[in-house]
Amino acid sequence: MSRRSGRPLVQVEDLQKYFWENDSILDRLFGDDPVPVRAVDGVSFDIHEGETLGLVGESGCGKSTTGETLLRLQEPTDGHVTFDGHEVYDLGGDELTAFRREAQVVFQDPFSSLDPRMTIGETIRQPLEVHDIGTDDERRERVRDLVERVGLSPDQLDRYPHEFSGGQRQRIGIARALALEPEFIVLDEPTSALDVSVQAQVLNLLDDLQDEFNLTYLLISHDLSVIRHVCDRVAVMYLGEIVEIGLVDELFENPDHPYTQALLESVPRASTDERDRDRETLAGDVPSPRDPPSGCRFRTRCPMVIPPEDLELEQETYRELMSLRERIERRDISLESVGDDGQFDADDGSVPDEDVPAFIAAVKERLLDVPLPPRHDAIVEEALAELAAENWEAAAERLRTEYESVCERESPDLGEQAHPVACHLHGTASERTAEPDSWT
Ligand SMILES: Nc1ncnc2c1ncn2[C@@H]1O[C@H](COP(=O)(O)OP(=O)(O)OP(=O)(O)O)[C@@H](O)[C@H]1O
Repeated sequence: MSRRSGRPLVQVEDLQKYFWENDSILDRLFGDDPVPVRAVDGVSFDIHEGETLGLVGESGCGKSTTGETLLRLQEPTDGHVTFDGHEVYDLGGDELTAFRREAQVVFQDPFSSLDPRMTIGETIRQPLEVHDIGTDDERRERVRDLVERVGLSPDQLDRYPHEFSGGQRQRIGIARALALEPEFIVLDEPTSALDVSVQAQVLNLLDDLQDEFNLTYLLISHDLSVIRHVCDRVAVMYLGEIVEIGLVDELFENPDHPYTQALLESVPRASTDERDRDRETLAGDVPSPRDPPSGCRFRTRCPMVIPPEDLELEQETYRELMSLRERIERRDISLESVGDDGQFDADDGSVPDEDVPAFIAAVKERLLDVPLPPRHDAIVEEALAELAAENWEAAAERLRTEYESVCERESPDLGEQAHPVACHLHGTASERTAEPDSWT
């Protein structure tokens, strides 16, 4: 159900949040420059009054940091957030207090987010006290209303969190978030710590409360079924960036970005055959946000990475060549373990001349599943000959010269069309014509 009004309540523009960590002993010894963790690296989106925007992506891609930074629970590195037309990072005094009332958060873990020493009555009443709202009687009345509204009994107000189940605790967390009558709530994985049977009940409660109180939600989740069930629109995040935004049905039916497609295909499946296919769809780990790949950040895992023109290679073959090159660039091949045990173990670390052909054959056997056309086979053999001599950079350079992709040279923009997608397969942002009624 779409509940969007025309009014953007929250506008996020080029938001950046870096964490600076340079505390290892080695860093200090060598005086290395600090390398930031680029948790959120220039994200822009709007959240419209009354809607639920989903924020989805693998663990570590920056979802929680986005939510916390836009609520100003973390200070941003750069960028802007406006709430109801006011610049959130400029707020002070009464305006900041008002923002803290109007924008709330519900965290994932109802076990650690409630103070074990406070009764649930005290927990829900606390925000009213902090903001000095109402008389004692009014607060008591409001707490009773809230606890009933989330499906618990006022008889339970004197109990402590450990006396409740996970689902009940999350209801208490929701009641506390509602105490100050907010307009906007960030729901950070609100059901992922709960049993599946309880998840739907909590999601339905959130849905009912949204209608009743005209709430606007940012729902953070790695669970696509939760997103599909609850959201009006969804933003897909990868390694600190948003790669696609769209209406939920459109995005689930017609995902444009290869990452979104891979995420949708990697939803757990029942049969073993299909599980094997899933693993291939989203292979490899998310690269480090300290050193994200150049160009499109998904290109190191993208099954559709774009070959140079006129290369005349199958997509799958090109992907394999790119993966081989990336492993060489990361020095992620153990030369000794390429062949049979100890086969290429040489005193100086490089492979003896007489073993180079066998070494090349063994690397190809191990790392390339598809046969290469002769011209490409020759290029790969030249690169692997450099590798046998431990010339890692020369090996990588040989492959780079032949196989460099636009995906690594240029960073794709999200664009401003109705269903924005940051992928070179869909042209540059300016090539994609802006359509009216944009909801970005
Ligand atoms: N306080 C911090 N200091 C240093 N790095 C941090 C800090 N908080 C988060 N990070 C890093 O920032 C990146 C994004 O983390 P974040 O928790 O926002 O991701 P996420 O998508 O919400 O993942 P998850 O679902 O696992 O929480 C990760 O690499 C994380 O390790």
